[in-house]
Amino acid sequence: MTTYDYDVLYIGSGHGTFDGAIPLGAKGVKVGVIEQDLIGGTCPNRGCNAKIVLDSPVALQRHLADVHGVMPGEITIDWAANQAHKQTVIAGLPAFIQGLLDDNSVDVLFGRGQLVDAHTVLVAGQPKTADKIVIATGLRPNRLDIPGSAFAHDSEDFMKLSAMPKRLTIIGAGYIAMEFATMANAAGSEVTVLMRGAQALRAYHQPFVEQIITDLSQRGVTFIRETTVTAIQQVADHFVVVGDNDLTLTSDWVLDATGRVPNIAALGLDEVGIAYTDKGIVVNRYLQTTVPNIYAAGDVIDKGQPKLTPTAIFESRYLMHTFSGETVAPIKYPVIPSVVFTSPRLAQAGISVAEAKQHPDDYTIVAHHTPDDWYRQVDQETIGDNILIFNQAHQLVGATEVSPQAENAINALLPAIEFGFEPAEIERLVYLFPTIAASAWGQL
Ligand SMILES: Cc1cc2nc3c(=O)[nH]c(=O)nc-3n(C[C@H](O)[C@H](O)[C@H](O)COP(=O)(O)OP(=O)(O)OC[C@H]3O[C@@H](n4cnc5c(N)ncnc54)[C@H](O)[C@@H]3O)c2cc1C
Ligand SMILES: NC(=O)c1ccc[n+]([C@@H]2O[C@H](COP(=O)([O-])OP(=O)(O)OC[C@H]3O[C@@H](n4cnc5c(N)ncnc54)[C@H](O)[C@@H]3O)[C@@H](O)[C@H]2O)c1
Repeated sequence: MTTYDYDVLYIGSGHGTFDGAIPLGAKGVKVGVIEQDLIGGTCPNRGCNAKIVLDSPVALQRHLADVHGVMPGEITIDWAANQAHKQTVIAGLPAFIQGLLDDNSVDVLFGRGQLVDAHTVLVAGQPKTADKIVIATGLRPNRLDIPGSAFAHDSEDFMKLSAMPKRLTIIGAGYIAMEFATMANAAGSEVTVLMRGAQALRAYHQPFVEQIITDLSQRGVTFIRETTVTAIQQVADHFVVVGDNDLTLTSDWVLDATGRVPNIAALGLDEVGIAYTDKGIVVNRYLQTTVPNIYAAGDVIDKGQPKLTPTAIFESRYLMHTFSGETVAPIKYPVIPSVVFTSPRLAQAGISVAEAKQHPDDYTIVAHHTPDDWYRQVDQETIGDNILIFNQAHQLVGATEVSPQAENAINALLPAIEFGFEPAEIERLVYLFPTIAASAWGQL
């Protein structure tokens, strides 16, 4: 019988890996994790955790503005202090996650991993063998292929800024563009968002997206639609962003927020025979690649589900159950919610409004203007709308909301969507009162 160094060897140490690798190690499976950078990957170090700390005073500033009559006085954000606080919150996360791996007998191997054959990965010049290999190498920022693209920065650079640039240009209109425009505007930057198309955040209900754009515009952000950036030039101590329709925009800092692409270059995929597309690695319903003992998890997969941390965690834990023999079933994704951390937030879960409108016989669409609810008046919410989608049996199948508390309202509704609660079951679930969960549930 062939003996390998590991039963399971992961390439990458993000949520696509560690949420499953830690319990797998605890079950006595021999596990190795290869990482070329910080343990924990994007989310703790360069994504969600770092971002939400920086956003905290931004959301609070907006909240205080809403209750201005009650708490008068202008609130400004000290970005250097915000930045320093972010570092104190996230700096210990790699060591914390490594501690969990160590405690569960998972070996951490530092270096770049490269597949040599179906059972061998080269790391720091050393071949390491495994019965099963999991590719969980995530995404990296896209860089525009235009003259001067090297003058632009990515989201990681933005989250390290200790002072906000006076004039900030953001190229793109997705998650990163909208969240970072919100933060930079609140911290005093003059922000311009350059949109290639007519729509931002295309996966979301467009009337709600437009409410966010209108609100940001009223607060001083400039949105320029249907503009293609053709070059970035350095002129003295600033930059000029050049585009079609005679665009010449002077800027102190340029953020390229045009998406993220799979981290698969020079990984040995072609050599080993693993199929992939420009969206990531191709997998079957068991998360197996075209080489059956090599699996993939997290953002690096070409998939229909949103490329988010909850998806990566679910996949990682699914593989843990597979590798430990606890299941032989294909992956069955739950309802995966998503949220854009603008102020107000935009969140959604389940069937979209567009899909419901295409099947009017199957679904009932119910809209609420949330500031009409007394509970939302507590915080003097001004922007707030949601749409709930019910099937014929009056089970909730989808929900979307734009409001300062949209993420918590959608979170509260998730059990009804995921488990298809009947009206009698909805009645049995009672939330603490008065809370946002009770307010959201009361709409069902
Ligand atoms: C700015 C930003 C904000 C975000 N905010 C949110 C949010 O609010 N909510 C949310 O749900 N999601 C958010 N995300 C997305 C979230 O971070 C990802 O979905 C999640 O990190 C995916 O985990 P993963 O393990 O698949 O990949 P990653 O976390 O990217 O981990 C991949 C790891 O693989 C390593 N690696 C790559 N190639 C190799 C190699 N050849 N050898 C060794 N190691 C390698 C990398 O160094 C990295 O550590 C955000 C992302 C960004 C960029
Ligand atoms: N709140 C969250 O959950 C959150 C926050 C930030 C990032 N993320 C994740 O990070 C990833 C990346 O986010 P993102 O905002 O970079 O990507 P995105 O895909 O959300 O947005 C990319 C934007 O760039 C535009 N674009 C693409 N190519 C372009 C080009 N050549 N010229 C001009 N514009 C172009 C697109 O039209 C789109 O507006 C996503 O997977 C997202 O799930 C999630």
